[in-house]
Amino acid sequence: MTQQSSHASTPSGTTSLVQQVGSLIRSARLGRSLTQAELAEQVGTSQSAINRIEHGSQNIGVDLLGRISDALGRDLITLGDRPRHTHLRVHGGHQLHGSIDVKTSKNGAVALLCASLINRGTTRLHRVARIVEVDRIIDVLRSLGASVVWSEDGNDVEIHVPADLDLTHIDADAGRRTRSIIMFLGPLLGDHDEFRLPYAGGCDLGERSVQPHLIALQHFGLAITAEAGWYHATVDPDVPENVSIVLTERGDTVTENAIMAAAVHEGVTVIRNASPNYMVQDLCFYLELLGVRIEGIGTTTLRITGRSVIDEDVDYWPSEDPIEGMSLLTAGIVTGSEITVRRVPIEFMEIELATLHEMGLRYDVSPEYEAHNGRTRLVDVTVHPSRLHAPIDKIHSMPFPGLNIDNLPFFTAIAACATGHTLIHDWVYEGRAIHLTDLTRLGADVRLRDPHRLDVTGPTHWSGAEVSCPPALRPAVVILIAMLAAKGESVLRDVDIIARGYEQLQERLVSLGADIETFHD
Ligand SMILES: CC(=O)N[C@H]1[C@@H](OP(=O)(O)OP(=O)(O)OC[C@H]2O[C@@H](n3ccc(=O)[nH]c3=O)[C@H](O)[C@@H]2O)O[C@H](CO)[C@@H](O)[C@@H]1O
Ligand SMILES: C=C(OP(=O)(O)O)C(=O)O
Repeated sequence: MTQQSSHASTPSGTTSLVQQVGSLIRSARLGRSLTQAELAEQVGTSQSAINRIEHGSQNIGVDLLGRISDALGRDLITLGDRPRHTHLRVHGGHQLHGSIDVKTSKNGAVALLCASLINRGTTRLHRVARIVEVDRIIDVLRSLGASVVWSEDGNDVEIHVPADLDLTHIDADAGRRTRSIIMFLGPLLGDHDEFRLPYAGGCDLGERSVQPHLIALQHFGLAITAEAGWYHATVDPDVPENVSIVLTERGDTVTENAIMAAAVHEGVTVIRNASPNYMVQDLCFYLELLGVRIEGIGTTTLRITGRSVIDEDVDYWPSEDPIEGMSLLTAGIVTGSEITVRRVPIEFMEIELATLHEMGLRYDVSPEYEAHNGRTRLVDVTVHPSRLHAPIDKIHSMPFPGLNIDNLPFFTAIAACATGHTLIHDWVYEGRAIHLTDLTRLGADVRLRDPHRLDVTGPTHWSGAEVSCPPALRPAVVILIAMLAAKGESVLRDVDIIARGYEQLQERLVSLGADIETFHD
């Protein structure tokens, strides 16, 4: 961020630069679990100055901003076009130990933040993951005029959406960096005849169509033209009371978009071939609190009775992330460790665990308990050091209730630890499997048969190496986890992408005994 002089509040009431810098500092500080007093001490100022800066009521000099950046290990300021690069140094080849809690999910959080747009009352989301993807959606919400405020402890976020959203100043830069921006379509079409959204972005995973979204939302009068990086949307308000949609793809975000459009449609919408996946369920539980009636949650047919005006003050606890659960379990498995991963949403991990069982993994599962949302079933999973062997059949993903596509990449590292040959089939993404061939740099025998299939032969004698972080979230984390198994020193370069979907992953792996250190150029 480049420094300019600025005032704490702008005439339009939107967030000023000083406030934005303040909230950036605050989230980075909370992300590092520092108190204001501790940060103040490190940078040589007073706690009250940090407090004023974080609340946007004090201008901040470039020197102090630089010191705060260093103390927080975050690039709050970059000069010219030379951003500071962050890398990880890993000393691997030893076991992990202890227990770790799974945090709430990226994919649930982004859907819920988008859905909060339909509520004129106050939405409070508790224990939201502090990740870059969430920040991006919050930036977009704020640019529309919504008030989005983190609680003092940095865990909860309170959203209040004004009656008149200003869509003309949408933060296109933040929007283009996330695919989830597409989920603004469903909430916005209830209230607006015409608007534009920046093209959806995200990880480098190959082609990802938005066509299913446009087809599904046509039922609610939406028509889209795409031009020069923007979707131009017009909405025909003449929508029949009863809407019936058959999705051509059982995608997660397309289902969520259709659900959100249905939630603000006064009438009954039936959605067939809906995804019943974890983030969709999270969204439905929240919408129920808003008074939207949803029958069939957890199945592929949803019947939704919407409300054109929603004005409720609600508290919702997003559920735990099965993908983070799989990531942490993988760290234990590939290092041959005994660790306990707590708060695993078992409904969304059953096939993964059954597959691991088939590969010889020994693990224990605790009795089930309820998540804070009162709906999701959680368990604690303890993995034990095991002699793994390749499964007889290929490992592939399927829409829920199949093995989750975002969990599939972790099986590449696990298969590399297993004796024998495993075929990993990612039919979903054109470009994700290729990133996993970087595991060969650490000694694994991983070959790309075609863009969708990997042949993995194990066991691997992992050895440390330097690898550039792939531009895709899950493969990046798979490489990092494999480095924990690799004897000697490894370096993973340019790791910013990991913070898109994981909160303090390095620090949390260190709490399990991993030897990982962050450094900058
Ligand atoms: C914010 C969010 O929630 N992101 C998740 C969501 O993205 P999202 O729902 O946006 O996923 P996409 O719609 O891009 O689907 C992923 C790919 O699968 C293909 N496809 C999907 C369903 C289907 O029945 N047939 C089919 O071919 C799509 O064409 C696309 O190429 O779902 C993906 C697939 O579970 C996950 O990887 C993402 O983490
Ligand atoms: C592909 C992913 O997410 P997104 O849809 O946000 O790109 C992911 O979480 O691995």
